[in-house]
Amino acid sequence: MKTTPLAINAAKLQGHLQIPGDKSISHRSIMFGAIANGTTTITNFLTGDDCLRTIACFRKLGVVIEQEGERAVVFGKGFTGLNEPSEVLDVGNSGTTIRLMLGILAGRPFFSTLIGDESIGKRPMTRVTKPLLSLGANIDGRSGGEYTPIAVRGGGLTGIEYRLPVASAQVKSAILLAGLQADGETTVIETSKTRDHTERMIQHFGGKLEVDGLTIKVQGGQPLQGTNVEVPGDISSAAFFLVAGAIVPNSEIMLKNVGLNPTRTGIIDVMREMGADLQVKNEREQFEPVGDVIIKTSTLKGTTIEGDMIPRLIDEIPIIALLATQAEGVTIIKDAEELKVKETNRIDTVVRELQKLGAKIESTNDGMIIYGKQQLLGGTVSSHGDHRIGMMLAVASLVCKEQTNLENIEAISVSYPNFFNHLESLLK
Ligand SMILES: O=C(O)C1=C[C@@H](OP(=O)(O)O)[C@@H](O)[C@H](O)C1
Ligand SMILES: C=C(OP(=O)(O)O)C(=O)O
Repeated sequence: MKTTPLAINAAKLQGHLQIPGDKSISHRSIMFGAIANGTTTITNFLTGDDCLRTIACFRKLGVVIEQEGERAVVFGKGFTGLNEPSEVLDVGNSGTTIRLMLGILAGRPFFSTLIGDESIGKRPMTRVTKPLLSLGANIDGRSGGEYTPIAVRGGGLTGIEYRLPVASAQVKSAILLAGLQADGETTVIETSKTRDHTERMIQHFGGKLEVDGLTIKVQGGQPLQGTNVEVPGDISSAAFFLVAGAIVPNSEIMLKNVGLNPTRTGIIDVMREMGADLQVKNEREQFEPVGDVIIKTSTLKGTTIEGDMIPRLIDEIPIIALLATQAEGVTIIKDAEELKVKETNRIDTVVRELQKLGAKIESTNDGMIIYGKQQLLGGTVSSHGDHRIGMMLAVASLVCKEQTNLENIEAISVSYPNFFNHLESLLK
């Protein structure tokens, strides 16, 4: 297996970064642009592989999309403008693409099939296909609809009331996207508040919805109107540099244009709780709340992360685990079983790869326990094809005593194609 040597023992990180567009919002801006009537212009679009897959899938459904770098223009013709694809829709590595598209395709009266890569082939889909079947769609897939390939013949939907069995924005979004095409009202009740980008998008595109605590109601048959979307920077990408700045000595980094939607800012709350020297400046609205975040080298202490906090930082847990190795005392992460069904089983891969670097960390049924503060040594580690594990290990190497080599570095392009350029620009 080919490995790539990573930077070691960084003396300091200094400078500023313009954080690339949010992945969740980039996907949704293409999808809503496609199902709305009229033109949608998107700026600061994320050019990671996952979002490019979403564009490719909608082009196969007949939607005209122009994309050049971070600007994309979608020429939507409403839900009825989507056509039966003559080819299979391949979502690559992207869980968000397949789960949200299933919600859209569930309402379309034509046949479509969806596949993805090896990792997608192991991720559970009945959490989405089951409620879509109760709305009235015909959907089937391998192992009783649990895995790809999945085939859909949609149309003829009627609204339902559905209590989510897991805290998942992807499941919530799939049901709302199907609900927009159903007869009558669709109600989704969440277990914990998850990212609300879909709810905000529906309203931004001129649709109506009611949110009351954990209950969301949407009426079917509403027309959506194309609009402009300026995508905020992705806090999940910024997270790698927030942690790098906190753990590398003599560091000060300004991360500009970071999305600060409260359903996503768990990492900021947890880092502050752990004692991080973190400031938020220049808060403003740019489609969603955004601001600039300044992080300096910090003296950190362990904490417990659990319950409703988990969905607010679910994708940041790998990098928070690294942060905890550099904090005094014990950090406990609980209620995070969902990590087992991401691009990899992120409980296992985080624990195994950080152990290879010399960390004291153990897995539990629903999370992990990390003992700090630990000098990391270095070694040969792997992303296991998981972008967030790859970036976490690249940040870990900055505080390792010896050389670290990373297998399968390519995975990082899924969500942060410029990651290494950005890192190099801070290494002075
Ligand atoms: O809706 C979204 O854009 C996402 C929701 C989360 O997944 P789940 O809904 O499976 O928790 C998250 O992990 C993923 O990176 C993006
Ligand atoms: C889980 C992730 O994405 P997805 O579910 O879209 O593959 C992620 O980006 O960490």
